[in-house]
Amino acid sequence: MAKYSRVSGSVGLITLQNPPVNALSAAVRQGIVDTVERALSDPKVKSVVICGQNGIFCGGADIKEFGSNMSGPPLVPMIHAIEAANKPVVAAIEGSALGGGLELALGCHYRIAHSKARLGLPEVTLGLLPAAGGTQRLPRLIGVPAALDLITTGRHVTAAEALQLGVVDQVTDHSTVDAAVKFAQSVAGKPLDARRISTYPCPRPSDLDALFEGVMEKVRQSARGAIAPVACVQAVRAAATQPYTQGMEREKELMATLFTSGQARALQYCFFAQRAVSRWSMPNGARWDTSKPRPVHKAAVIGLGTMGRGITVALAQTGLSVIAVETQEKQLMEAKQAVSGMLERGAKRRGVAPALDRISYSRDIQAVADVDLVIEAVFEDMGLKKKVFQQLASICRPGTFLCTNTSALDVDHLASQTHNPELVVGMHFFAPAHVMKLLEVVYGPRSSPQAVATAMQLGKKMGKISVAVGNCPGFVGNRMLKPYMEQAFFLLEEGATPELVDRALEEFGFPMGVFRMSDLSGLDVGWRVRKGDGLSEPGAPSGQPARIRQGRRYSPLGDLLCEQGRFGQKTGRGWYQYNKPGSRVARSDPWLHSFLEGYRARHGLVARRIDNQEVLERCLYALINEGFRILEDGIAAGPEDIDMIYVFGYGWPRHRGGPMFYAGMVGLGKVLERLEHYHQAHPDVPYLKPCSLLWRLVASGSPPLHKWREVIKKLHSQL
Ligand SMILES: CCCCCCCC(=O)CC(=O)SCCNC(=O)CCNC(=O)[C@H](O)C(C)(C)COP(=O)(O)OP(=O)(O)OC[C@H]1O[C@@H](n2cnc3c(N)ncnc32)[C@H](O)[C@@H]1OP(=O)(O)O
Ligand SMILES: NC(=O)C1=CN([C@@H]2O[C@H](COP(=O)(O)OP(=O)(O)OC[C@H]3O[C@@H](n4cnc5c(N)ncnc54)[C@H](O)[C@@H]3O)[C@@H](O)[C@H]2O)C=CC1
Repeated sequence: MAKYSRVSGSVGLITLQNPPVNALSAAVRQGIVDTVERALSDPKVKSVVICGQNGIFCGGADIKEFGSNMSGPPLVPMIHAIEAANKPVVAAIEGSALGGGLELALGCHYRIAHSKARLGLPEVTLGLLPAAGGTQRLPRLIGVPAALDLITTGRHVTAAEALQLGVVDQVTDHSTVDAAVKFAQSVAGKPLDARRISTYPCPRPSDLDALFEGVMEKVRQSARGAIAPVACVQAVRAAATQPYTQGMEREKELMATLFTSGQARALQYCFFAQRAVSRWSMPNGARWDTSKPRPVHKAAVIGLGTMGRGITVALAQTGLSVIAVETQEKQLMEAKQAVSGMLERGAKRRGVAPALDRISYSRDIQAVADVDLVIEAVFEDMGLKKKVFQQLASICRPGTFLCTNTSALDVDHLASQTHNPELVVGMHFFAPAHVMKLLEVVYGPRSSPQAVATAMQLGKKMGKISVAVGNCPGFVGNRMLKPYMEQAFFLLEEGATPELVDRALEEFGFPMGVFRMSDLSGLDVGWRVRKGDGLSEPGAPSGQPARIRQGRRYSPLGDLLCEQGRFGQKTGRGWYQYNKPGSRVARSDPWLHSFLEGYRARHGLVARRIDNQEVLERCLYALINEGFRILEDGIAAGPEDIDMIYVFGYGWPRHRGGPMFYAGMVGLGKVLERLEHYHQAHPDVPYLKPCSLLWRLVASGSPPLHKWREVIKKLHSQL
C-alpha cells in the first residue's frame, strides 16, 4: 500500500506502507501508481515527495513474490511514469533504499538521504540484476566504474559515500521527510529536463573495452561459477554502448535468463534461510521466541592459541569487556601482540578506535571469577578440558555460562564436570574466529534454553550467523565433513590425484578443494583425531587387512603422509609441495604421485580413470547423506540449518544454496539412486548407504525442502 496526503499546502506526500521493509509488493506498486497519478492530477500539488513509513524508504522488490505468479503493475513503467512527471518528485530516503527501492529513487528527480541511510543494488546477491532500470540509470548518473562496483558487488553504501558518488543530492541529520518537503517546495515549477537520468548520455571512458575486459575477468574469478555478476557487467556494458531504450531491452533480456535460473532460486533461498536459522528450536520444545537470553557484559576466553585470539577480538569488537587467560608465558606475549594487531587493523578498516583497553590478560584462571560467560579454547584434549571445566565450576560466580569451543568433543561430558550442566553449551567458532561468519551453538540434553538463547544472541551481536545444533561427534559441520574427506581419500586409492579431485570441487564452486584445504589447515589435525579414535596405528593391527579398520574400509593415506612429516603448508609439503614452509602457493608434487603409485602397487589396487562427475557424486552425495542422517537424528532442526552451516563455515558455493538445497535441486531420487549405485560398488563404506530419511522422502514423492520437516516429524513419531 501507499498512503497519500497533501502537506505544506502544495506538496503531495506518498508514504510506502509494507512493514517491515516497505518491499515493493503488488499492493505497494499499485499504491504508488495510484497516488502518483493523484498527485500529478491535483492542480494544488506543485511537487511530490516519496518516503517510506517507520524510518525505512524501501527494501526493494518483495522477494517472497518471486516464486509466485507475479501480478500488479510492473516496476519499469511505474518508474518511467515518475521520471516523466511534469512536477518534481523527490525521494526522501531513510533507513535503506535497496534494489528496486533505489531504482525507484533513481526514477525520482531528486534524492535526499538521512545521514544514517544505506543505499545499494544488492540484486546480484539474489542471483539477479537491477532490472528496473538500475543497470542503465546508475552508470549514467555516477559513471561506469563506480556503477560496475556497486552493481557487481551489491554492496550497500553509506549516505556520505552516496553523496560523494553523486547518487544522492543532499544528506541531512534531521527529519528527512521535512527536508525533502522543504526542498520539493523550493524546486516546484523548475524545469525538469536535466533531472531525468534516463536522458543523460552515459559517460564513456576512453579505454572502455579494456575496462570491461578487466572487470569481467575479475568478476568471473570471484564469482566461482555464479552467473549473475557476469550478467551485471553485460548489462552495464549495454548502458555504456547503446542508447537507453536498447540498454533497457538488454537489461530485460538478461534478467529473464537470471530470474528463472536455479542460481537465483538458491540465492533467494539462502536469503530467507539465513534469517530462518535465528528462529531455533530444540527437540524438547524450547524455542527462540519463548527463551529469554541473559545480557552478557563481561566474558572470558581460556587459551589464547589460534582460536582464543580470534574469539577475544570478536568479543572486544562487540563492546564486551574480556578477560583473556593463557597459562604459557610465551604464548601470552605472542597472543597480546597478535590480538592488538588484529584489533588495530580492524579498527582502521572501520574508521573507529581499537578496543584495546577492553581486554585484560592473565595467566591465572582465578581472574575469571566475576564474568557473565566463559569461552574455553584450550587444546582439543578431553582430559585437559575436563580439568578446566572443573576449575571454572569452582571459580566462577553462580549463573556464569560456561561454553566450549571444542570442534568435536562431547559437550555433555564437559557439562557433567560442573554443578550446573544447564549453563554449559558449545560455542563452535571457525578459524579465523573474528572473520568467519559461522557459529555453531551446541546444546546437550541438559543445556537450558536460556543458555542457548544467550549464546545465540551473543553470536548475533558479534555479527555471526549462529545455528543451534545438537550434541554429537563433530556436531553438524565436521560430522558431514568426515564422509566427504573419506571419499576423497578413497578416490586417490582408486586412481585419482589431489589435483583432479580439487579441480572438480573448485569448478563446482568451493574456494578450495579438499586437499588444498587439508594442506592449509594441517594434516596433523586429523591425524591426531584418528589416533585418538584408535584408527591410525602404523601398519595394520594384527589379523586385519591394511585398509580395514574397525570393520570398515579405511584409507591410511593421510596417516602415511604425516608419518613422513608432511603436515601441509606449515611444513612446505603435504598433498602438494610449497616453495617453503608457510608458503601458500600449492604446486603439484611428483613425489606424491609416485608415492600414490607405490601405495596402489603395494595393495594390489589398479588405477582407473575417474572423472569429475564421479568425484562430485561420491564426495558430495556422501556428505549430503550424512546431512539426512543428522536430520533424522534431530541434531539439526531443519535443512536450512545444515545449509547455512555449509555456506558460512565450509565455503559451499552460495549460488548452489547449501548441500540439502542442492540435493533437492539435483532431485532426491537421483541422489538416492547414485548412492545406492556407489554403495553396491563399495559395500564396506557405510557412509554410502542411503539413510532411511532419504528413502522416506523419495517414497513420499520428493517433497520440496520446506516440507521436509513434516516427513521428519512423522519419522520421529514412528520411532
Ligand atoms: C522479470 C521480473 C522483474 C522483477 C524486477 C525486480 C527488480 C529488482 O530491482 C529486484 C529487487 O529489488 S530484489 C530485492 C533487493 N533488495 C534486497 O536484496 C534487500 C533485502 N533486504 C535487506 O537487505 C534487509 O532486510 C534490510 C537491510 C532491508 C533490513 O535489514 P534488517 O536486519 O533490519 O531486517 P531483516 O531481518 O533483514 O528483514 C526483516 C524482515 O523483512 C524481510 N525482508 C527484507 N527484505 C525483503 C524483501 N526485499 N522482500 C521480502 N521480504 C523482505 C526479511 O525476510 C525479514 O523477514 P522475517 O525473517 O520474516 O522477519
Ligand atoms: N584451529 C582451528 O581451526 C579450530 C579449533 N577449534 C577448537 O578450538 C580449541 C583450541 O584450538 P586452537 O586454538 O587451534 O589450539 P592452539 O593449540 O592454537 O591453542 C590452545 C591454547 O590453549 C593454551 N592452554 C592450554 N591449556 C591451558 C589452560 N589450562 N589454561 C589456559 N590456556 C591453556 C595453550 O597454551 C595454547 O596457547 C580446540 O578445542 C580446537 O578443537 C575449533 C574450531 C576451529
